[in-house]
Amino acid sequence: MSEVLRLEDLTIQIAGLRAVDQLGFAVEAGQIVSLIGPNGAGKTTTFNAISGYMRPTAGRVFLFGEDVTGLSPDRIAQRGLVRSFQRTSVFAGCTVFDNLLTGLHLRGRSGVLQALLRGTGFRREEEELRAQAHAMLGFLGLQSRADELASSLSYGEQRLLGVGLALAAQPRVLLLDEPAAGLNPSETDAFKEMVRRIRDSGVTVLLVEHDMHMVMSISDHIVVLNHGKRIATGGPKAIQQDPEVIRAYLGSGLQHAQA
Ligand SMILES: Nc1ncnc2c1ncn2[C@@H]1O[C@H](COP(=O)(O)OP(=O)(O)OP(=O)(O)O)[C@@H](O)[C@H]1O
Repeated sequence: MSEVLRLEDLTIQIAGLRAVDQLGFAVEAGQIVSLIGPNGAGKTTTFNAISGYMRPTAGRVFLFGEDVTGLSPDRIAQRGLVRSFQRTSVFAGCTVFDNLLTGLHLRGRSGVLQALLRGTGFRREEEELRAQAHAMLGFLGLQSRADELASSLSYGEQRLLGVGLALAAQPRVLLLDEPAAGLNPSETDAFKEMVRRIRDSGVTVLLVEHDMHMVMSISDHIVVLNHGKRIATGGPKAIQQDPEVIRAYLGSGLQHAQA
């Protein structure tokens, strides 16, 4: 197995607090890896540092073996790592199809000049992107909503679309920050299936999530944080039996996670 991401001694100090404290872990290609821990454990801050939204105080982030510490989100996305945010980030006034098409255009090769000149290259690319947007609608299960405004989608559908926009950048590694927050049980199931399909399509997924049922059922590997430090790492079974994890985080939620 090859390694796609590695954190070494990552430390992030915010206003005198060590939000992330000498954190290290590696992510293997083709896996779903979850980062879990109590509120304030440092999960989102870790995501911010990996994706370039926050510069670490110390430590390093390696993506496909290359040191990407401190690079901008754009440059990190160019190297294949893209994140979705806790809040939905779709273009509310556009249709679902146009949202995806716009996302794909941002990745497309044709520049403004070519678009204005409407050259053959542009038309060919436009057709290709429209076909890709249709394929993506199918992947997301949103075909029947293609012509609806994004603002008229249910909350769960908007989150699916948000992930679609992140996928439009054709990442090799996708970071999902609390994708199941606010979803009802059937939306959560649909989301889980989609995350598995994303993994099976060859994209490595790093997930921050509080829904332990979801985490335990889809993760290949789990990293547990508490007070910015890694307190455990392993497969779902080992994590659910780890005394320190139970004490710090799972506690009474464990029975629910195993249900
Ligand atoms: N911009 C900020 N200013 C001040 N403190 C911050 C800031 N961002 C994060 N923190 C602090 O850093 C610590 C880690 O926060 P972080 O959001 O990374 O935790 P989390 O594990 O993602 O929590 P949650 O599960 O609640 O989303 C917390 O103590 C938080 O209060």
